[in-house]
Formats: sequence, structure tokens, C-alpha cells
Amino acid sequence: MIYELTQEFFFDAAHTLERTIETDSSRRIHGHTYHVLVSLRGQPDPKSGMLMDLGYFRAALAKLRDKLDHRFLDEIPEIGPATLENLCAYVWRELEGELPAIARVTLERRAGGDRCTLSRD
Ligand SMILES: Nc1nc2c(c(=O)[nH]1)N=C([C@H](O)[C@H](O)COP(=O)(O)OP(=O)(O)OP(=O)(O)O)CN2
Ligand SMILES: [Zn+2]
Repeated sequence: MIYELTQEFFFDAAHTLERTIETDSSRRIHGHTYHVLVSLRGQPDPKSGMLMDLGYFRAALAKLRDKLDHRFLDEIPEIGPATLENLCAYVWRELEGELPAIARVTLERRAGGDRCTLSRD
């Protein structure tokens, strides 16, 4: 049996996107509310009973949120084109140092019903 511990946060950000459909509206600067779910996987420490203290987990996510909330994502070159797929990869890269048990990252734009998940295994 394995445990999965999940935290969620959201951020609001703007971007543009080059596409071959709906080109004009995508090229215009527009914004989305993104919900980010991050899961850690593993076994709890027998003494603490925790996979990771949620205090440390939340602190790592808060630092990342500061880099994304109310930003123009086109100005963050490490993301590349600001798609859900690239944002999942960016979030993973940003967190894996502090959260080595990271196992799944999901980005959602709930207003449009869009969701993308990156997972290990
Ligand atoms: N595979 C992907 N396709 C698209 C992505 C993506 O991240 N991955 N992103 C977009 C754009 O961000 C686009 O702005 C979303 O377009 P759309 O679905 O038409 O939604 P709207 O912006 O019109 O409406 P919301 O309710 O704000 O989502 C396109 N394709
Ligand atoms: Zn968009």
C-alpha cells in the first residue's frame, strides 16, 4: 500500500498563445484562473506518522505561487509557451528539489473544463 498526500492552490495569470485555431483570441493577452494540485507519494515516517508535514508542503507551494500569481506567463522563459502541459512540467521542475516525493501535478482551468496531469510511473 502507498499513500498520496495532496495540496491544492490557485493562481491568476495572463498569457498569449500561438495556435492554428482561434488564432486571434489566443494571440491577444488574456487571463485564466489556474488550479494546481500537487501530490506526494510514499510511506509516512513511523515516528511522526507523516509523509511530509503539511506545513513544509504548503510553504513550498506558497513560494511557487508567488512566482506565478498575477504574472504575465510569456515573461517566464522557463515555461515556454504557457500551455497546461508546459505549466505542469514547470511546476514539477520548480518543486522537485524541495519535494522529492512529488508524484503527480495537475493543472486545471475549471471555467473551461480543461485539465492536464503529469505523473511518474
Ligand atoms: N493542449 C492544449 N491546448 C490548448 C491550451 C493548452 O494549454 N493545452 N490552451 C489554450 C489557450 O490557453 C486558450 O486560451 C484556451 O482556449 P479556450 O479553450 O478556447 O478557452 P477560452 O480562453 O476561450 O475560455 P476559458 O473559459 O477562459 O478557458 C488553447 N489550447
Ligand atoms: Zn489562454
